[in-house]
Amino acid sequence: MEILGATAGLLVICVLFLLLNTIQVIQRQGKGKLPPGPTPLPFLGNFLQLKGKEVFKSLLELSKKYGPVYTIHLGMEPVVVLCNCDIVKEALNDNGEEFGARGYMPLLDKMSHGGHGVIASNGERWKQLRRFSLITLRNFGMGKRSIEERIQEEARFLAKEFKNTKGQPVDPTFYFSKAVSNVICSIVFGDRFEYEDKEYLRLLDFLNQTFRGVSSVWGQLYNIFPKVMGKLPGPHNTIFQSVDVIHEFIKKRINMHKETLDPSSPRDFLDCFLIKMQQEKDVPQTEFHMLGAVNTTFDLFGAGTETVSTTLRYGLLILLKHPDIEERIHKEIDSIIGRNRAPCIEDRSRMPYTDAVIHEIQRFTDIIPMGLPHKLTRDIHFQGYSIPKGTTVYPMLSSVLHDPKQFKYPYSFNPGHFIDENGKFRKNDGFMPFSSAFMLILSKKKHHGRLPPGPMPLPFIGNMHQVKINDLIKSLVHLSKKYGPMYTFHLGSRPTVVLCGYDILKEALIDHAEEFSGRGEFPAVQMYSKGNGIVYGTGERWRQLRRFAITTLKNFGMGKRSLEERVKEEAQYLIAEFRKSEGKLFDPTFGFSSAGSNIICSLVFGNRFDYRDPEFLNLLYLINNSWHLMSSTWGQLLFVFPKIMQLIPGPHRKIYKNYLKLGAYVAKRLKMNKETLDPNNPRDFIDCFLNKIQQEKKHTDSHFNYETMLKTTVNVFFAGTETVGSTLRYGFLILLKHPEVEEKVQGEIDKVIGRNRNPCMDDRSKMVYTEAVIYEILRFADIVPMSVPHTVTRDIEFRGYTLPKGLNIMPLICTAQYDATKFKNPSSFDPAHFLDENMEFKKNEAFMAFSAGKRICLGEGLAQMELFIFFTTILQNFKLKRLMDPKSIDITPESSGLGNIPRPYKLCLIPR
Ligand code: HEM
Repeated sequence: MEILGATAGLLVICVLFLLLNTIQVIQRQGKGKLPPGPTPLPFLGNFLQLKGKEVFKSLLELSKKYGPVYTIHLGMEPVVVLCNCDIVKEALNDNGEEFGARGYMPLLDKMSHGGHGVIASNGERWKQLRRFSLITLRNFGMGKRSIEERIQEEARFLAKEFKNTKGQPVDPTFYFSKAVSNVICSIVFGDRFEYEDKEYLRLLDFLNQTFRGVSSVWGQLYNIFPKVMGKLPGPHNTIFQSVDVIHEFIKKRINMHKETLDPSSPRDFLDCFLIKMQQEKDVPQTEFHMLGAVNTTFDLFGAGTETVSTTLRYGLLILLKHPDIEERIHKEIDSIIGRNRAPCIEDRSRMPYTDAVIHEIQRFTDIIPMGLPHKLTRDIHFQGYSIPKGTTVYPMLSSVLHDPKQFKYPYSFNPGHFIDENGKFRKNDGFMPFSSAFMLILSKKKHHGRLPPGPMPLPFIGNMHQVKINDLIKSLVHLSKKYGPMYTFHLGSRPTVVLCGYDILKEALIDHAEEFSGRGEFPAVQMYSKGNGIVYGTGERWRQLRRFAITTLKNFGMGKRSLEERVKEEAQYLIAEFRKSEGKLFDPTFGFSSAGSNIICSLVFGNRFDYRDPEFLNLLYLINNSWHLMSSTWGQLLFVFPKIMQLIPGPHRKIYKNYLKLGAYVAKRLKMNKETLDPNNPRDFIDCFLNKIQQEKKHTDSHFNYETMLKTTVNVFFAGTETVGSTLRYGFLILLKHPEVEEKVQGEIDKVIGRNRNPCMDDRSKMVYTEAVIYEILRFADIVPMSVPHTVTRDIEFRGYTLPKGLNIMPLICTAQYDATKFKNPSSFDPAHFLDENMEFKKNEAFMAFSAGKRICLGEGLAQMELFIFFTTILQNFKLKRLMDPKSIDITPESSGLGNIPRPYKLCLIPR
């Protein structure tokens, strides 16, 4: 009776327990409309449907019945499984923000002491550690010894180690992990280990055990039933013991680093972490503490070792099975690298077959088939379901890598998946291998960095209510009085970091030239260029085009007719044109821009134009009109709200139309050049570009093609026309207001050049005052006051903030040019700003009319030459007649946007 009673009691408890579990499962499901899936059992969930050793295969199998998005219960936990390329991409790429967090995985949680380190963490902790790790790794890679060098060195050690086996059969497992791990060790700990080092071998053994343990049935069981398994003995416990040993090793290393740390000269990742710990020691919620250091180092060490070495091991096994593939790789190595030098990463683009095999190995081996769990950061409607915040999501990388829509033979090893019909390497959208598991976490999640403070933005309009749209620059400068030299300003919804004042501009554009060299958003021109020219090119394309343009323009300047000759000749045409005014008032706008433009035309198209040529005048009008519109209120509105403004009628739409017309003209010239090209005798910039396209035809990474030729030519034509024309126009308006300056320049001309010969560049060094006047005109007129927007090319720590790659930067170069700490009286026109006490020419570092750093104006040298020769030639030949009191002349700009536009005026020139 007693036994019966006890059994009945136990039964009741069990039924109650199961009931409770069932209620919990139902409650969890009720939170949203989760995708369907197999019916879970109380407590066990869908455990019985999963084959212990190959959980991922069971999950793929289930997707055949339940579709590419379904719910499975791991124990009582509902988990959404994503099972093909399109769905995984839609989740991780298109909805990266929502699907971005790390899901709960009991093993990972315990191994990371409750979510420390990069892999297991979330929220602010994850952000801080991820950003720090990325930046530090990248900096070490770019430092004295690049990551490539470290890998090459390690590859040499590995090859030597294999040679020592003298052709005897060996298990390559530890050979690979020793080499791969050493690359990480050299970055993280500052040195590599000898392959015989006992401590190192023990460490790798523990790492291998950890990795195997995580992938074993026991590891899976722990993930599904952590509470129960945590109390049971079994092999899963060795995972934690192995992790403890590795953690101890890392702690020891950290302590050794502490003892020898020199904060001014960090040697490796750990040193940088220690410095950061020191810097943040008083920050209450910092993630930079011992636990963070140990776990982050463990993540890099573990993830960086096992993933790559397993892929290598698997790769060799595949080659053993496919001797034909090995043979083709050998042939490619012999023809591209040969046997006398070490392979380098540049060889890769010339070895499409090997590159394809390596990609195919990664695809086929599929070493982290289930990915790592993600977690929803907010409720989301996805594929017709509403999945609540906090749900764990498994992006099944295996289903992506074996998606038949992406790969013709998903379950065969076939390098053809990555080769096109011409034998070139072909990217494949379904390629999301081991990097997706680790790197995806590191790279796909968008983050907005830790930006400097700034005015509070409103939805949609951002900070536009805090500025005058018709005087954007002044408003931005004004805001810096409150928020300091660097602050965040929202152009609509786009955060933009504004830089104000010489010091910070120098620190960004010059000291961090590489990082700040990206091109930011500038919709007016971007719409036309689409990233194809120099002005709007980025990365390798921009580098190739800029290098080519600089060299070609220089070569033309050094060829049969030097640049100087071209400028001097043009100056005479200009004088002849101005003489036609016979001392009467006339508008010099088109005269100045014709002269500036003709220099560019002679370089780019091989000829100059007559000043009355209607086609030429129409081109000048298109450029001048666009420049004015970009600097108008309409232009500013387009700058701030590009998407909306493109739909709204208004004068700003003419900018794009003007560009199309300019482009059509340039296209006509390209065609003419092509038809008459003699490759041995290039006549101009376009001929050189055509030759270059031909020469680089076989290079897959070349950026020389028709589109880039068209856009680059338009860029140079536009940038070289209006800028010089505007500066001349502004300059003569300033001279009208300052007769004393005109007089002194003419005195210097008479003394150095006289009246009987034409000015030349040799005169410049002897004409200190004139030189100072031209610099001061460039400074005061400040014709491109906010430069052209930049972006940062990679995440960067800057003045205590983290600026994420791609962030828009507005370098207000006007604030350097008007910086009161650098110029005595910045708001006045005063050539003394460029003269020292001995009346010698004095450079000023805050002069940034042409901007600074890697994006500095490409035409600065040419522009300086044009300005000197045009100014001196005009003032040698004419005197300015003033028909009004100079004091009443207003030399403030009529409008400020992309350009500072001088007020319209007429000139009266009297021959001297
Ligand atoms: C007074 C005359 C000129 C001034 C004040 C001026 C100013 C500037 C400024 C401020 C920039 C933006 C730099 C940046 O992004 O930070 C720029 C870019 C540029 N300028 Fe000039 N410029 C002048 C003349 C010229 C001339 C004559 C040419 C013709 C060769 C030219 C070609 C370019 C090009 C191609 C760029 C884009 C460079 C790039 O993105 O890498 N400029 N200029």
